[in-house]
Amino acid sequence: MKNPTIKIQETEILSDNHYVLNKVTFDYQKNDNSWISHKREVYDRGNGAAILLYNLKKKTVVLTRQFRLPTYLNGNKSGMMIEVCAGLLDQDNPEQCIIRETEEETGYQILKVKKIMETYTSPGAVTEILHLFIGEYDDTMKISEGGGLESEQENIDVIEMLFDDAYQMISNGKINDAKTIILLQYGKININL
Ligand SMILES: Nc1nc2c(ncn2[C@@H]2O[C@H](COP(=O)(O)OP(=O)(O)O[C@H]3O[C@H](CO)[C@@H](O)[C@H](O)[C@@H]3O)[C@@H](O)[C@H]2O)c(=O)[nH]1
Ligand SMILES: [Mg+2]
Repeated sequence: MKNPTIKIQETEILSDNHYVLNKVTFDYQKNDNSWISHKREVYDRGNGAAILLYNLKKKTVVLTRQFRLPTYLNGNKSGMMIEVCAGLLDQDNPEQCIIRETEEETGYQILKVKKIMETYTSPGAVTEILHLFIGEYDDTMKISEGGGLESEQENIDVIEMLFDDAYQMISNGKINDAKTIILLQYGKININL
């Protein structure tokens, strides 16, 4: 059921060039039953999916490295980010999305994935729900270089490394992407890597 203490009054599109930035005016009923009006900017770029790709025998994971402009504009000197494979949902469901993204970005054709949780990535500002998966890969599943879609000018490096080395990179700050940290910590707790 919708929350009866919230009334959306107006949604104004501030920008809809690639994704959508809205300004939303809403009434909010406080604990003393009085109503107040709020305005909030909300960025809607759809939902996403991300996956920890791991190999139990080799005790490795497959990660990606790519330039991320927003981080470059906010303190990341090179702008390069090491992340788990991830992508935005197009028309497909989260499971189909992450299987497709895994092949496009890493070159591994995986068949089976396991959903472990959903998370809002930045609930004060962004609508996005991120669906988090884990999945096993091995060398026989590597069918292409990966690297992302030429048509979208993606330029992604594929990195295979020991799980322990990746985990260490959380402590030394070389991995500082939230979804990647969550999935590596999930791996540490739940998978024998
Ligand atoms: N032209 C244009 N292209 C854009 C714009 N913003 C993003 N793109 C392109 O849209 C594509 C999105 O690639 P995906 O692999 O589908 O998404 P992602 O960026 O990897 O998304 C993942 O990481 C995000 C950041 O952590 C997550 O927010 C997201 O849920 C997902 O996990 C990329 O080619 C990117 O360059 C834009 O403003 N203009
Ligand atoms: Mg991606």
